[in-house]
Amino acid sequence: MMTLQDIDWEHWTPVEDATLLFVIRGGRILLIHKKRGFGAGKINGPGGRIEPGETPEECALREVEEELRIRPLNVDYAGLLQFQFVDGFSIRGHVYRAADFEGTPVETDEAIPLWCETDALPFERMWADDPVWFPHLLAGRRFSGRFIFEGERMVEYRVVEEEEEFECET
Ligand SMILES: Nc1[nH]c(=O)nc2c1ncn2[C@H]1C[C@H](O)[C@@H](COP(=O)(O)OP(=O)(O)OP(=O)(O)O)O1
Repeated sequence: MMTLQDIDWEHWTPVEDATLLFVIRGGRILLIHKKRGFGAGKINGPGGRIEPGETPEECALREVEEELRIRPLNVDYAGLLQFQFVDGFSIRGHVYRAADFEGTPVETDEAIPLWCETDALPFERMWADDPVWFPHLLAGRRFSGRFIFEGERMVEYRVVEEEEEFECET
């Protein structure tokens, strides 16, 4: 069976590069019921694949616009997730947090908006890795995680908190 240690994570390049963006405001987090694509039927944050020529943050903003028709404000980088599936598929998730937004979330072809209390998240309907890194997300910390999946089953994981990047003035 594949383990985290079998992978050269520093040189690892994912088959797909994607984003997730979570609006967190007033003790609630804006999730979606994903109607189609990878992870359809699950509850997750809005997000999707990074397109050529786009930065991860641009993708995150575009996907939220497409899926919920809102514009996130006060966006900051939250973390990086690296998923290796035993069948050879792999995906990287660039995670962002937003403290505010403009507009009203609405249902689209891709998603149904779902506000959840941050202390009562529907983890049983979410990806198996989410309970592992959501505490960092909700606490405003930066994190990175590496995961081995076999289908929908999480086989192994490692999540660490990252130091904030400070700009040194010399
Ligand atoms: N294990 C996992 N845990 C998690 O919380 N989110 C995951 C995940 N694996 C994938 N995702 C998210 C990241 C990203 O937002 C989405 C996959 O993006 P995809 O681009 O494959 O989805 P779509 O088929 O909807 O793409 P687009 O057509 O580009 O919108 O699922």
